[in-house]
Amino acid sequence: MTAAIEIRDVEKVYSDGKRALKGVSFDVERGQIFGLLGPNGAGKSTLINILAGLVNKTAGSASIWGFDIDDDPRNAKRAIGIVPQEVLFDAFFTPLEALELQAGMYGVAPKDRRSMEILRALRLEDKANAYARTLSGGMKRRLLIGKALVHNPPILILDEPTAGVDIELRQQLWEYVRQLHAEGTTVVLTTHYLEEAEELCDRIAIINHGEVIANDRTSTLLATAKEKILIAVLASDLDAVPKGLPVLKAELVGKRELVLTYNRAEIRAGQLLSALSERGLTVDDVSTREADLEDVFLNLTSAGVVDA
Ligand SMILES: Nc1ncnc2c1ncn2[C@@H]1O[C@H](COP(=O)(O)OP(=O)(O)OP(=O)(O)O)[C@@H](O)[C@H]1O
Repeated sequence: MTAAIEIRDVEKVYSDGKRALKGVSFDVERGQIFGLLGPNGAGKSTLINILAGLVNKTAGSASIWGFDIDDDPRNAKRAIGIVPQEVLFDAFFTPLEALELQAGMYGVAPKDRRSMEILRALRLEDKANAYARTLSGGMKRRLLIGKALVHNPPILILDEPTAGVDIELRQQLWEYVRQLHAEGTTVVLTTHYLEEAEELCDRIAIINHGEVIANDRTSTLLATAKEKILIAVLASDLDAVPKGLPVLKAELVGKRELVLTYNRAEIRAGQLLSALSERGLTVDDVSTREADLEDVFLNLTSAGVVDA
């Protein structure tokens, strides 16, 4: 079985000479929730717009659900639903009309349309006949997802699905993405929120300056982080961070909390506690934290691994 999306050596040079993609290759397997991460301007939107048929690539190839985007653009397009970043609607259509129109644009026969079913799944059935301009920001975002689903695509691509969205709505959108995934939809999302990627994605590709600099299972990426953090609450006040601890970084929070970042390949938490005790410090409480995706991301994108 072919991958859901195959991207091979894709390059994009814009007309002003900007090289936005410099030979990008990766696969998204069927049934995954795949995260496409990268700093601003890394090339994520360019790549998604190429898949959507909105931007022409300069070189390379891509296929969606086995359909080459150049040889069979019609079928390739029908295999994806794209939820754009911006919330743009015609304010005079109701959600039901908006979905019906979109279905018409995809050539979905009236008997095969499931607009009300989609509105129900997105908890918008009460608003089916309200003007779009009367919807809240969160409802508009959900309607955008609905519009991407009218032709029942096997792949859903969400471009920054929760940018500028409050925590409650973010949780609701995540829940819905999980539900779609559980029902068999392959999901690709771009995000700035590393927490979002860590929470949702099985696999993550990181793009920086138009190149893929990491592409791995989320758990594997997290395991590459060398750093670990130990937080020690001391029994008495300190005025300054003790000198000479075998750590990468030491911070004093207030007078009693020492936050120590260390290389877990070189030292263990027990050795750090001994080092504190040797300096006459009594530890009342201790906890450790694994590095998170943010640490991995910063290491990869800022440590000169790749530059412009
Ligand atoms: N139409 C265009 N003409 C020229 N350069 C462009 C055009 N669109 C994007 N770029 C440039 O290409 C690079 C990649 O942009 P792109 O929008 O793909 O990045 P991104 O990773 O999606 O960023 P963001 O997260 O900010 O949307 C940037 O340097 C951008 O300025």
